[in-house]
Amino acid sequence: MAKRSAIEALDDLLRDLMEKDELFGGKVIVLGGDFRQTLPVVPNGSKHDTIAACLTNSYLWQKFHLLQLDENMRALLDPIFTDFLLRLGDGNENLDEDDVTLPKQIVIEESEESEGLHTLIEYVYPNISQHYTTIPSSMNRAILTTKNTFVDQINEILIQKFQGEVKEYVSFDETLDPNDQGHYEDLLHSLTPNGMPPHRLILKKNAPIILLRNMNPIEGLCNGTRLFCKNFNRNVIRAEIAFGDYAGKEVFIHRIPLQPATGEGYTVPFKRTQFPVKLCFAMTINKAQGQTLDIVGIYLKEPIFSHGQLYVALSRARRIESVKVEPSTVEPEPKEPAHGSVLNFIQLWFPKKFGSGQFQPDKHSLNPSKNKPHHPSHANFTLPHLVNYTNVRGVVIKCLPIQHVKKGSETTSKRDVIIVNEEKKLLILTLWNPIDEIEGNALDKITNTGPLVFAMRVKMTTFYGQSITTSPRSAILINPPVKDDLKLQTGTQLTKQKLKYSFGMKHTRTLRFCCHLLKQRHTSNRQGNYKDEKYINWNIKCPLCKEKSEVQIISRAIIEINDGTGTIAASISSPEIEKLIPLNPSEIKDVAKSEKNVHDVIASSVQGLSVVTFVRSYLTWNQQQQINRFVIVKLHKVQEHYTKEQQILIPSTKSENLSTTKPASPKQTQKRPQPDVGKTKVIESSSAGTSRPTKRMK
Ligand SMILES: Nc1ncnc2c1ncn2[C@@H]1O[C@H](COP(=O)(O)OP(=O)(O)OP(=O)(O)O)[C@@H](O)[C@H]1O
Repeated sequence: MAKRSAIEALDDLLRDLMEKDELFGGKVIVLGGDFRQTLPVVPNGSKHDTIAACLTNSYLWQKFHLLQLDENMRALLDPIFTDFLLRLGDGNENLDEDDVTLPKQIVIEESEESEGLHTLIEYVYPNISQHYTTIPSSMNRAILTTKNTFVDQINEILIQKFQGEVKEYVSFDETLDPNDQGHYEDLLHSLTPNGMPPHRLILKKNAPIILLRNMNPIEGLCNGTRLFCKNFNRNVIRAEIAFGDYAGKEVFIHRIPLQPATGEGYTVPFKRTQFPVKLCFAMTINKAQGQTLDIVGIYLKEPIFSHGQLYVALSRARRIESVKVEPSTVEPEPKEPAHGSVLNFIQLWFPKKFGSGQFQPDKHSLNPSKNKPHHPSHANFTLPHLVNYTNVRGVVIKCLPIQHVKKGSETTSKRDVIIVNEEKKLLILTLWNPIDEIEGNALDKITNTGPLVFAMRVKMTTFYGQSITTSPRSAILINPPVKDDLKLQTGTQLTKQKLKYSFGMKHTRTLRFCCHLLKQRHTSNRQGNYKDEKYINWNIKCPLCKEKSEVQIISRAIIEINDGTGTIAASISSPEIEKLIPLNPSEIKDVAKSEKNVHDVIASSVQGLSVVTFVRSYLTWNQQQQINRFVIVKLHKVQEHYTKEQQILIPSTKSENLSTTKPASPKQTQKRPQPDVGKTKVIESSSAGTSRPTKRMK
């Protein structure tokens, strides 16, 4: 599905070209789409990023005239299959929690993993080693799977089985910076970024290939066109378009320079000169979107991982007899703890035309009166299982010993590693078992060399400032051979002297100072329920070297969020809180010192605001009882829905005007529950890990 930004860019372009400030410059544009299918791909994006990239969230969406196509032409001859697909796409098919129960007839019976794949291959390409050398047009079939890795594995098996002489084309890979060529050439050969052909392209006559770039759309050569190889020359491949309007047409394909898409995460920029094709006995489900197949094999070595994948895969077929699924044998990852009903839904409101409701509009949602949103906000949703995964690079400066900790009734182990990231900030990276032992021990042994770590898919938390923790999905790369990281490493030769300046500390004696500072921050937080800011000691002292430092402060508050189905209290810290309240932590501190009451200002600025929040729940212990708490990790203010007299009064000159701030209007006070800002006086001390400039030691 196209990203909203692409359609918005088209709108801008047409307005400019037509010199008319009308929608699409006054041109009629017809868009087709199915929200049951996979959504736009946002590399490394969260669920929220994906939803935000959808056209339904564009300012253009309200201006479209919507028509609904309700007949499945592809599967017209199999109405039972059509109904099944609709139920599946709408999320109504035999849902056992998040699992879908598939009809028995399409599932390959339980077997060993390799046998299952073999059965699937036999179903889609029966007797491949004997057939298909002369009758390629009968091959409108494919194995669909979730990831490119599995696609490559299956293609490799099938090309070996396929009859004929092997033709190998080797690519020419070059770094964009010619000076790096010698260092990285071998590494580049081993990479096959998404949407790129492999370094070694192995083909056989009549083997099916797919085009990876738009070469000549007018002649039918588009990204996704499937072809059969006919003849191989040194610099050109003769091929025949396999399906569609141009089926049977002979074309010539030559080598072109290709670069990985931006956002692919390759830190050594390079280009590959190769034929823009790859084998397509198997392809990813996302690539298959838009294709119609006579025989479909679906290989789910791992469960599908994004909205619409199963629906897209199954709906490539014309009838149920033409599909077989090799189901996943991998146990799904443990789910996040339940968050309660208040967070347990995603709500997207399709403004005006659709009303609110489930993710994809159905027939009923066309009647707006039936589907009034719970909320007055135009896009008010919360994401239940959102975890803030991120990748972090840094240089290790200290590995602390392994600690054994109790998690509920079980004991596990963890190890804190202190790293310096690219912004020269100290971060605690907590490695949980088994990473603490395997990668942790490896790091511990080489700490004095300042090793680089690339912590992938780790969770960022805002407790105690900024810290990072591994999850079962995480991976830790030690000294990865990539260019930027080497730069980072040499740039951060962490002598004690340099470190001292990196963190704005004048008299750091040992690295231990930093560690203790971090511990101090923890301590401050634990003692953090200050009743009165006046008594906060704004200086902290290193227990080792006795140096004093003025702390950097972070605001932290508990606010109540009501999404129409319930209310939760969640904590929020800097910098997110500063999107809500008109005072930064220093200003709060100044006001607190001057004995003015800041709470009215804070209360009037947060109450009744419509926000989109990302709330993470965590389990903690309180008086020997395990309790569930919530923390706001990301917050966006959305359009406020107040009448003029209800609007928030924010003093123009912040601290001076505080006492003149009007209290909330009586109407507001009556109707909206007062948020729990009475507990907002936690002002936490910290010296690292936040975005504000660190105050230097006196
Ligand atoms: N009016 C029609 N009459 C007969 N067959 C049709 C008609 N419209 C489409 N088809 C057939 O249905 C199949 C799917 O069509 P098409 O690829 O245009 O749909 P689509 O909406 O793009 O599907 P998807 O998004 O699921 O890939 C094709 O095989 C096409 O030939």
